[in-house]
Amino acid sequence: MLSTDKTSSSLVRSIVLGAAGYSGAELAVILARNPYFQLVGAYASAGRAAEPFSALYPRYKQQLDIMVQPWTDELVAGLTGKVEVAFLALPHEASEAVTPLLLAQGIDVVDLSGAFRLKQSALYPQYYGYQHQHPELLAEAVYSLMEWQTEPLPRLISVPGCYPTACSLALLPLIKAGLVADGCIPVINATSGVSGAGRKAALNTSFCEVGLNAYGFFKHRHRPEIEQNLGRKVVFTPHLGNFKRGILATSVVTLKTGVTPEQVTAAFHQAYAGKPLVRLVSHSPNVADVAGTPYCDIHWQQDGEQLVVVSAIDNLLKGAAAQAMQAANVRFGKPETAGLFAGVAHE
Ligand SMILES: NC(=O)C1=CN([C@@H]2O[C@H](COP(=O)(O)OP(=O)(O)OC[C@H]3O[C@@H](n4cnc5c(N)ncnc54)[C@H](OP(=O)(O)O)[C@@H]3O)[C@@H](O)[C@H]2O)C=CC1
Ligand SMILES: CC(=O)N[C@@H](CCC(=O)OP(=O)(O)O)C(=O)O
Repeated sequence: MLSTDKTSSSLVRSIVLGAAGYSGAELAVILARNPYFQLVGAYASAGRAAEPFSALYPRYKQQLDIMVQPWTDELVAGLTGKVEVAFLALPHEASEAVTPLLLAQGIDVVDLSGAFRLKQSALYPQYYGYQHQHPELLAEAVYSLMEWQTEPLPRLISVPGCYPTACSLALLPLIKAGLVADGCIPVINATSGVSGAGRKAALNTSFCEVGLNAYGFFKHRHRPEIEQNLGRKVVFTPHLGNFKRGILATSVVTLKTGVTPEQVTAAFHQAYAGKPLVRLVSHSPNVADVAGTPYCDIHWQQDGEQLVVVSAIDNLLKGAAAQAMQAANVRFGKPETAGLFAGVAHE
């Protein structure tokens, strides 16, 4: 059931910035569904007139009619004491700019952008095209790949990128178990649906233009993020496919000599025992099976020292909004998967 009109005083009062966009809209729906959180505000850019969420996403008519308001930084002061957490589904630089303002007012931040994902500020000009203005916050932020998260979550949570989520979940069990050959550079090819590019109109992501193509060779901003997660160099090549939602990542590694299929199986099962959002599947994963769900499906095939791992997620859910909710649930001591099942903002 969706509601912004919940009354218990123990609810975590939340706002979404970027609620008109694809990942922010998913979050608004998830928060309205989450019995432990209350969506008290939804915002889009300053240039947009206020309008109901259900005018932007008509499937939510009579279900989620919260007004999406234009955001200006002057609003922050009025939120003090009324909002505990802000979810930011904004362009990277916009997230980076508003985060210190929110933190200063005692509002926690769960950021879906890449603004706080990399630990080295020096990588931002090269991979994001701008100089980071708040490098001190990079040390403060905790990167919330939740299945591998061990430290307590602080006031600033940086939600992993969509491609890095898919391939890091696929490869970390093998790397952490010490099964990958020294010197192996994993090769990762991953295809995203068009919603990965956001809701704004652009020629190269308009429906009639998209077929299937690779892009971002060697220089995509997710490359250093994946390398940070895995602790090794990778060759990462993203692709854009003509479907709406989902990412399929195919990751190829060379195993150490003598690694058996039983060791590989044990590594995956040990890594994801008790992790409700990772499904180890015996079939080749399909984006159609995870679209609209918070799951990551993982499958692998071994031929001697060669291992291919295929993983599939919904880029807007496990790759963005659902992972953000998962992290916030844990941060605020709520059940990890609260709010994550049933219904999406845009199919
Ligand atoms: N799409 C995806 O698969 C994923 C996206 N992300 C990240 O989430 C963030 C949002 O992505 P996505 O949902 O795709 O983007 P969209 O383009 O669909 O939405 C962006 C939202 O941000 C708002 N906005 C833009 N600039 C500002 C600003 N300066 N101040 C306030 N609001 C602003 C827009 O408002 P308006 O509508 O008025 O323009 C819109 O509501 C990005 O950082 C992206 O990297 C993370 C993982 C996956
Ligand atoms: C298809 C497409 O364009 N995908 C985006 C990645 C999705 C996204 O918004 O990136 P984050 O996960 O870092 O937030 C891209 O390649 O830039």
